[in-house]
Amino acid sequence: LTVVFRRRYRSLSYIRGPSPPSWLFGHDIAFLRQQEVGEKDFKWMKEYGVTWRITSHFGTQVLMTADPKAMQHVFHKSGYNYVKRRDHAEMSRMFTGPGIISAQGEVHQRHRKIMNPAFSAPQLRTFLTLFQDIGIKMCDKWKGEVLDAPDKTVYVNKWLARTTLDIIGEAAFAYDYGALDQRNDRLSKVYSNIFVKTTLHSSKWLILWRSMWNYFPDALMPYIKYTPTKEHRHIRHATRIFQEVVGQVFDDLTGDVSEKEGKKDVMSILVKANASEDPKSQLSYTEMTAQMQSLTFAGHETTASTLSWMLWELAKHPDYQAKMRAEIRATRSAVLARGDTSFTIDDLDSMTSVLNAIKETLRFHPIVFNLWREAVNDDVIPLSEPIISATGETIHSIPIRAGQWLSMSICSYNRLPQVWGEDADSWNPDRFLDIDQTKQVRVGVFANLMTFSAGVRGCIGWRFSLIEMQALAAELLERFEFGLPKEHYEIVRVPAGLMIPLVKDRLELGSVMPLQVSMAQ
Ligand code: HEM
Repeated sequence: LTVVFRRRYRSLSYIRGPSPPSWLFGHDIAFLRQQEVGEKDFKWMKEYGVTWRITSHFGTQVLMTADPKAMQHVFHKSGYNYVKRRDHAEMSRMFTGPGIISAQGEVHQRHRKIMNPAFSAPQLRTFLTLFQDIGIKMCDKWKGEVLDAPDKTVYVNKWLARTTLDIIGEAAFAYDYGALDQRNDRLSKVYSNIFVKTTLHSSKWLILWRSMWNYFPDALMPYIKYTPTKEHRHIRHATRIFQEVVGQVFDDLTGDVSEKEGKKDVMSILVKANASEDPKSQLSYTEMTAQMQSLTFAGHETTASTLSWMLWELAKHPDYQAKMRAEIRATRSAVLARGDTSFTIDDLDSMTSVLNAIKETLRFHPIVFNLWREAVNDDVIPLSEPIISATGETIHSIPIRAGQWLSMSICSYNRLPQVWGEDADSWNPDRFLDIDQTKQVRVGVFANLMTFSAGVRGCIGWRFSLIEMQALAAELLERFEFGLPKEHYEIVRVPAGLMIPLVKDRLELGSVMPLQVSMAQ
């Protein structure tokens, strides 16, 4: 009944869109199993305009859009009116526990209020030295490998994931995961292929089962994690290892709150912020440990993947790579000339070609490529790009009923020629030299991109990640040159929860980004 009511009450039939291949699965299978991220979105956008209708399981209609004003409305202007779809929030809960990523509405607001102070700009600037030290440690490891075997093929994403795991461990809880030293490597191992093992190529029945969580009563939800599939077994295994590894760390952290004075890691600040809250709003022990899991989960593979996509692009664009290296070396000379050894934040910000390569990679390869939302209350969504209805009328805004599902196509917004220029389908960092962002509809938290999402649920770690990427890129490109390996690997951008790199027809390698790495001249 819920399903029939959901369909009838919220008909979007007047909006054009592709016909679903089946009533039972709608476009869910086609969408989740597309060969490459964006394959469906870009095709549909070309056919129907910037906003269109798709169908989910049981014939449920979904509004899909890449429209800048619609993005701005849903993410920036509507507070908590558009919440995460329940099955998506529940998947997050399985990976990260009852922390900030899975919380909804007022509970989320409570989490965010306590976590925000730890992510302020001045606080994050203090992590720069840590990012640089761990980045240099990774470079030293590579040097050992590359000196012995020039033009060595390196799975750069694996190394970057170890580096960012060590960084998040130290920055978030002053804890050494030992990932770069491949010591106590259980956690980095369990995380290393987690998206391949839990989300990639799920059977259509598992996809349908997960969709059905949207209709289950609350009382059943704690049990869905026991779903007897290899995917869910792996999630349970990863969670168990995580809890073993960090349980003790958290108990140490929560000792005497006065001891937290002067401590700069995220959790110490959080513990202090929590202790000073009204007891009714405080986060519980389980919620606090879930924040550790959330930060580890959201805060390492994301940054590592983005850097891997950037190095891949630089391997294909050697001239741009050389331009970045020259800029980094010129800045290093200036740093040494003034008597310093390391880059400051201002030095990093002054390296425009490095910054633009990061922006362009976030635009072109958004690892979170799509966000699903459900409307809490009736609303009207404005459009900046009007669309033509199924009966030929021009539509400037779309009425939304409570319970309506939306699929916000981040990857399509990031490719709109109206926003990014006619060459939006190519990787060209120099576009950021010319773009007049005052003429764009303001969305996102950084560079008018939707890659970190926006508004009350925008990425809390975007600034952390940006400084981390700037610092690591500078250390890496100063020392190493990146090229495509001699052996041909066809890299595909596969949707597996996050967008991950796979070598076509070589699934046995897991998620890898093979690049030829040599010492830079
Ligand atoms: C390139 C790197 C990153 C990208 C592209 C990225 C992207 C995103 C996106 C799109 C969301 C919203 C997800 C949703 O609404 O379902 C998000 C949320 C989040 N991110 Fe990031 N992220 C990155 C790095 C980081 C880092 C380094 C941290 C931690 C240090 C972090 C912590 C979080 C947390 C805790 C949330 C949940 C926020 C909330 O719901 O209030 N992220 N991120």
